[in-house]
Amino acid sequence: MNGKVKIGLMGLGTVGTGIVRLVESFQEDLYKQTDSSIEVSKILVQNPDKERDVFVHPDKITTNPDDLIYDEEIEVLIEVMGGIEPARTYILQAFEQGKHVVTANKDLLAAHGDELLRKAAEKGCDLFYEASVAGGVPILRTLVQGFSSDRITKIMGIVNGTTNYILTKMSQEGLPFEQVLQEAQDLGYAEADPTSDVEGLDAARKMAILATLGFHVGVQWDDVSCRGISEVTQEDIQYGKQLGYTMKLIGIAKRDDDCVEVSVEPTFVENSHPIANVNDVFNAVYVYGEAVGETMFYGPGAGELPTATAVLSDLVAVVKNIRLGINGREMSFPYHEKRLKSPDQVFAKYFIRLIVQDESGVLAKITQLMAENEISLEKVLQEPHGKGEAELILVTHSTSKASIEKFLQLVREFNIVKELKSCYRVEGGE
Ligand SMILES: NC(=O)C1=CN([C@@H]2O[C@H](COP(=O)(O)OP(=O)(O)OC[C@H]3O[C@@H](n4cnc5c(N)ncnc54)[C@H](OP(=O)(O)O)[C@@H]3O)[C@@H](O)[C@H]2O)C=CC1
Ligand SMILES: N[C@@H](CC=O)C(=O)O
Repeated sequence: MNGKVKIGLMGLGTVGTGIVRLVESFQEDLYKQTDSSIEVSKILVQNPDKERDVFVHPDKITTNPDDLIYDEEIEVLIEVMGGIEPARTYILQAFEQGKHVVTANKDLLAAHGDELLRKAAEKGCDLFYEASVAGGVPILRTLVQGFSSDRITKIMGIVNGTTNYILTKMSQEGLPFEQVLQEAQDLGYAEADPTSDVEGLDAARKMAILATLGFHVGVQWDDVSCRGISEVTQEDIQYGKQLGYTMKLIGIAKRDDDCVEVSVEPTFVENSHPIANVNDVFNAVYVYGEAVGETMFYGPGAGELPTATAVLSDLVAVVKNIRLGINGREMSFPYHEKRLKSPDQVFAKYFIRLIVQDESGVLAKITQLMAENEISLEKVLQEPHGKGEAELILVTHSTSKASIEKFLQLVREFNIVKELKSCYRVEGGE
């Protein structure tokens, strides 16, 4: 190495732009930390004629990936294009050429992480992906290094900035879903297809990565039980507020007796839990370790500079490894067998909202049905709904997912119940 490291940057959108800006403005600090001057020497884009938010010399821009992958002077490839293909192929080709890779691509890591990590290790290359989870919050290195001396049993997080932004604005300002989604897109928080944010897929991929690193179990994104926020209504949010809850899209990964559960779903969080106060684009990851107890990590979960700084922290690690000649040794592979919990092993409290006939004895009949399914009631709220009907909000004690699913099926068929409006998990009070 000659004190200069050349970077090939794949993608010049929100995150790529931030990387170019930070490499330029933090050049001196990067040099002092790595003993190397870092230069973004080529940039791959789709549309070379697009107007860019940052100045880059036109000679650096290319639409041909081979200009980066087969450039012998480029030692590190940063992939911030997104999507599975062609990103996967380009990264595998880069490893074949002995290049180290930094990526922010959780879709790719959650689907093909094992394949890519094994190829990197085989070729003696680094593959780091700190920015793929929780944007600017340095949670992955914290899990792998900071918790290496502990056994993690629970990870709970708000890991999608777009949906947290949407739910915060809906909840605090009463704004409609579509308007706030558009704002999140304009701010560069949302994915190219915001369905993956809104339907929880982006968070599911991040939870798969967190569970894999935290529990040393190879969790795939389709092992994650996933539900998004598109059905959450203003009424649900307001009823939750009356009961002391805040609506959040929560990812939960838990390990009990060597079985794991991983889920993402809209969840009512008790206002007393610190995660209830994580608002706007901010993310937070709560980690419970058997030895350390409760910890929480908080910061911006998306956006240009927060995400770029996470990418650059990986770049610094790669360049330090190049100087020490130890690339390809830091990767962590799962060493526990994957055993997923069945629905009768997954326990939580639930908020259930029903429209019922407003007549005497209704609540008793419903609680009887709950008891028959081993569910007990913690809280109840009843409001008139007009036309001889009432709105009934039930909050259960901790119960199994299997019992709740059975109860919801029976309650839909119960003649005193007009409509099952919603059902959400409740967290944070235990
Ligand atoms: N935005 C955020 O806050 C965060 C994003 N991420 C992840 O970072 C990655 C990038 O996200 P973001 O910057 O928002 O994405 P953008 O859509 O803003 O940018 C994507 C960039 O990649 C280029 N590109 C896309 N496909 C190709 C292709 N096939 N060949 C060449 N160039 C291509 C585009 O080119 P062109 O400009 O010419 O269209 C564009 O410059 C994604 O994996 C995302 O999930 C992670 C954390 C936060
Ligand atoms: N779309 C994602 C971007 C960061 O990963 C989000 O909103 O969190």
